[in-house]
Amino acid sequence: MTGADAPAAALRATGLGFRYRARGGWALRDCGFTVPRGRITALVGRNGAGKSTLLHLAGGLLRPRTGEIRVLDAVPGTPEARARVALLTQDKPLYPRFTVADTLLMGRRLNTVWDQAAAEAVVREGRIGLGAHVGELSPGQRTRVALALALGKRPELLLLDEPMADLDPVVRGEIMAALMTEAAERGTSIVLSSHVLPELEQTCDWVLMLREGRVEISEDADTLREEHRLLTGRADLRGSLDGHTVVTERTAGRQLTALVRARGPVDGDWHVERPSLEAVLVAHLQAAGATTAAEEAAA
Ligand SMILES: Nc1ncnc2c1ncn2[C@@H]1O[C@H](COP(=O)(O)OP(=O)(O)OP(=O)(O)O)[C@@H](O)[C@H]1O
Repeated sequence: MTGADAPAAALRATGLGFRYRARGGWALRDCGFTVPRGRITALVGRNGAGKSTLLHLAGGLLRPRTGEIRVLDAVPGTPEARARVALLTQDKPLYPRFTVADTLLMGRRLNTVWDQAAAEAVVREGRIGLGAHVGELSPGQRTRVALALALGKRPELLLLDEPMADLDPVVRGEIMAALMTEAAERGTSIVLSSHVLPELEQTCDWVLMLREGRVEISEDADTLREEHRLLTGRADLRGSLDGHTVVTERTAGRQLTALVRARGPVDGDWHVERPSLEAVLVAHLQAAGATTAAEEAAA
């Protein structure tokens, strides 16, 4: 399907590559994926996998070296994309001398669409006064103000680069709930990079996993859950796993435990469990690390 027939995508990339210096290594390499609209996407990957780079490309702060990326079918950084997409980066650039009210006024002036009530609600829920100076806020409070700026835009696509890193657990829960409400009520597409997998399990319905700058997984979260099995059985049953994808396996004495992506029914006398999404993601992240170590040893 192409053109008008294509289902609307929140994020789409083909042959996307980026490196920070002309002769440096590739932070992203030959990435192709489609994230449908209306999803809450977990963007996961080990440190240095390329998550921030991808979000910066999607937000129009960087330009691809190869291939292309589209946000809501628009070129990142163009006026059309800027009006419809909000990006919250880790450094959250805010003016420390501005009050919170000044900051929201700036949001109102810079954006063609602006919902003051929505922005103020995010700030108020954090018990932050509109007269407080941004420079005097804690990092977590500043995150909330930055999120208020992003949500005040009423974006159709919200890109969040590890937004929760400096928030306490109660506030993390509140912010996640606010994001879920935003997505449910307005159909906002959200792409959220994070290392906190249990949080993602409860909120995300699409998974985009990067591994050393390449796309490892771009899939529906329920499909991932349903197709993986945690198998425990005798080690000599290992041969029955041929034809399935063994993501991780561990042998202790005569017992084998394997997390498998099953292609159809698995033969053999296995004890079978359905793993959580978190367990599936951890296994894939572990597998990525194990392969890297093996490749380094072979080099
Ligand atoms: N400003 C930069 N200059 C040069 N290289 C960079 C720069 N920022 C990132 N990189 C490199 O690009 C690669 C991808 O980094 P990126 O920050 O996108 O990964 P990440 O998945 O967000 O990592 P983390 O989970 O640690 O935040 C890494 O190899 C990193 O060293």
